[in-house]
Amino acid sequence: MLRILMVEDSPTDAELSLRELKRAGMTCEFMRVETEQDFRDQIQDYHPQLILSDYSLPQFDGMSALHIARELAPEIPFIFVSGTIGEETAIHSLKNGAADYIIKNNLSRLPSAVTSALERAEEKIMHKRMERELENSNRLFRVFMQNLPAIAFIKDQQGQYIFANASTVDALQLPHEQIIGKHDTLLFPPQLAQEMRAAEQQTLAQGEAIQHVRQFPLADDVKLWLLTTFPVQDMDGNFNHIGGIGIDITEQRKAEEALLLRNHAIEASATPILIVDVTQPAMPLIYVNRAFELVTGYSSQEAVGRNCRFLQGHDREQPELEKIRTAIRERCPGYAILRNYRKDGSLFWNELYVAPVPDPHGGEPRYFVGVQKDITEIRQYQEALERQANYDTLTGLANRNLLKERMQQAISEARRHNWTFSVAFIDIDNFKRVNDSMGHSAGDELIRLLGQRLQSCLRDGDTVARLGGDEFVLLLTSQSLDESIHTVVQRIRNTIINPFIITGRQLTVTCSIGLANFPHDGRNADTLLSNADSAMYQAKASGSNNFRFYAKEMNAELGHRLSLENDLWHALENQQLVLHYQPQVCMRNSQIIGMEALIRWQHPKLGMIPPLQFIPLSEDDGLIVPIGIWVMETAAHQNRQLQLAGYPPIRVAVNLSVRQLEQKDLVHCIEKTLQHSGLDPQCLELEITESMLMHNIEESIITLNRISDLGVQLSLDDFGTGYSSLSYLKRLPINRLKIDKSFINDITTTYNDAIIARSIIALAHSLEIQVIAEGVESADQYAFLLENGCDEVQGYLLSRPRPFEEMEALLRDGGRLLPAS
Ligand SMILES: Nc1nc2c(ncn2[C@@H]2O[C@@H]3COP(=O)(O)O[C@H]4[C@@H](O)[C@H](n5cnc6c(=O)[nH]c(N)nc65)O[C@@H]4COP(=O)(O)O[C@H]3[C@H]2O)c(=O)[nH]1
Repeated sequence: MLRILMVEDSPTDAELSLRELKRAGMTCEFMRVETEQDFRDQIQDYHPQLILSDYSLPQFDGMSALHIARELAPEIPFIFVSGTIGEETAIHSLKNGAADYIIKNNLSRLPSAVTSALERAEEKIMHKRMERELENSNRLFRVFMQNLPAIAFIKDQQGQYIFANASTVDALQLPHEQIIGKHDTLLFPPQLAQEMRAAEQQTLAQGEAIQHVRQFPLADDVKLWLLTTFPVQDMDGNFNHIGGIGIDITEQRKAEEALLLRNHAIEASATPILIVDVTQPAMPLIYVNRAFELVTGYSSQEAVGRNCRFLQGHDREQPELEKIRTAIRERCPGYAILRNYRKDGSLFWNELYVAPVPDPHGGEPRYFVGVQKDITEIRQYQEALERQANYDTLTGLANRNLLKERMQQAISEARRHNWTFSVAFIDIDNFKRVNDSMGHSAGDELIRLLGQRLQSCLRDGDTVARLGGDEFVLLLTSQSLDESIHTVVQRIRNTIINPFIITGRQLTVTCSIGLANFPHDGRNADTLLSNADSAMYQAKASGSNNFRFYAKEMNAELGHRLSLENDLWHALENQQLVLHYQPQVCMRNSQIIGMEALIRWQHPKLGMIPPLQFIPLSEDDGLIVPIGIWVMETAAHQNRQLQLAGYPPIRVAVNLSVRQLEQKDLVHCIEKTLQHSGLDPQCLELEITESMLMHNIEESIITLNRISDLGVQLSLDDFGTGYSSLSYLKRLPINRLKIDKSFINDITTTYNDAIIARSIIALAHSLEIQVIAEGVESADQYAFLLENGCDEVQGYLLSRPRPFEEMEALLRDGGRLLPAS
């Protein structure tokens, strides 16, 4: 229904107009007003869609109505329906916004005028709406663009900016007007401008958006922008403009690079690093770095997804693990030292630090980072240090430290249970000789093997310690009633005496053992050790391969021994050494045919000291070598002196020490002695003992042959007491065998000794070796030896060793010695 507001004073005219419209098929209604006020009111209240107005009214006029209508409702079509008003007025009214002008006489034109006015009004409204919409969208676009945090711009085909949003202005740090209408060449360095242009041309050519990252050097900074340039199609479908949107990715890129750097750093770190997701029930590893792979041998693929416990293997009962579990439970840092196992099963000590990774959103930490440190080497070093502090490196046995500790424990135990225990101090006899003759590595090997043997002699609770050099100590705490200390000592001696094979050579050694008992011989470790040491010295002094229990007087003896050792160094230069001679008599004619030179030490304070008290000392410290040379030279000179004095030539026998035998220049020394003295080599005899040869039999044989080649005689002393077989006897250039005093002692009372003495004589003779018996004290012994074909004899029965002058006196008296009957 078309609502019409009619400004008309004549109701009839109004009806006529309405009829005309209805006749044209329009459904309409109307409201008629005659005054301005009504007109104004009804425009507001009636909401007319069309205004038909008379030109002149009694209380109002059409032109005013037109003005009011334009003002209040410009969109409502306004048509004048009036009598004739003249052409000029009509044009004037149309100019002022009237849609048409109908003359009342010609109302038939009204419907078409109304239809056309309504259509135009409709068009106008539509147009207005479109304009508003466009304006709105323009406004929206601008607001949107101005508030866009990204830069946004539009350029024309030539690359001139036609739009730049606020972010672009900010980003370029230039006023808006300096951007609009400009090319990039005026805004950026040539290279960058060129790249931008190239990208834009590509965009236009391809007709699609492209993304590119550009670096923009600004006054105080360099920014990185991710640009999207896209072609903008105009209404005709042509790409005449280029749009661009850019976001500043400087910070993002920096963050990415920093993250990447951290990732690489973690990956490249030499320290194993791992990350665990502690919110999952299995707490799996979610990351391990390269160092982890290297240290554990597990690849990332093998490790990730598994709980760390695979690193403990079966070794799960580690108390330190609890520390890590607590740290994870309480979401706090933790530290533990764990035994971990590599993929190949080898152990490594892992010093593990764990710490929760703070949740970026402030929640419960989800991840734990673990930093491992392979401290196996440090651990091994510590263990090695501990071992070094407590164990002897060469033998792996306890050292003095650990021995003391064990002794302390043994003392406490013994006190508590009222027990006793023993300490055995063991020193290898003549160990220096092994070192000197075979070299230090052979000496070391001997010590090592000895250590093993000693260990094998003992029971579980006992300790073998090496104090250094060739000194061992046994702490014997596990003796029981069924085994006396004697048995243990015997076992040790038996074990040691078995030959060793060192560098392919057979070697036999003996040892001296000193024993001290707790609490009798000492109530603390130091005293016990020192007393066992004194006992050992005593055992050594009484000849090798011996053992002694500690006795109080030994300390005094030890002191004595030490001062003797000291004095001995001066004995030679102070001419305190002298030789005594003991005659050796031919049993066939009782004639003195030789004499044994026996050394004596005329100590200024202690008087005459027998050789057994100082020769072993001099052997220990090597002084025996110069002493031995002195003995040989003195004996040779004095013997030559006797011959020069006109006595029939006799032999002089000189004891050779094992150290001398091993002296490289021994043969040369003998030659020199013979040369200096002028003594016939046949008149010099060197006495060696069986045991001296045992260390190095092959070399000894070579040396003895060279001595024998000089014409010097050789005799084998102490025969029968050694451990070696007789088989090598044939190979030795020996002239004389000396039956040891120990056999002679009981030769007449003990059947065995008699048999041995007889066998020795028979054996020697079968090898064409002379036999001399030493230590003959009784006529019965003399008679036995005579009867059994012994060639020569020496002993107190005939003469004690005597000074040179007395020896000369014997010769002067005829040189015959008969056993006193
Ligand atoms: N009970 C008893 N003893 C008798 C009898 N006849 C001789 N003796 C002693 O027996 C020892 C014999 O010397 P040895 O077996 O070579 O034993 C010697 C020898 O091994 C060593 N010795 C002595 N002088 C030297 C020397 O110049 N150089 C070296 N290397 N050793 C020497 O000292 C050892 C002991 O020498 P000495 O005390 O002089 O003791 C000597 C001698 O005095 C006897 O009928 N009854």
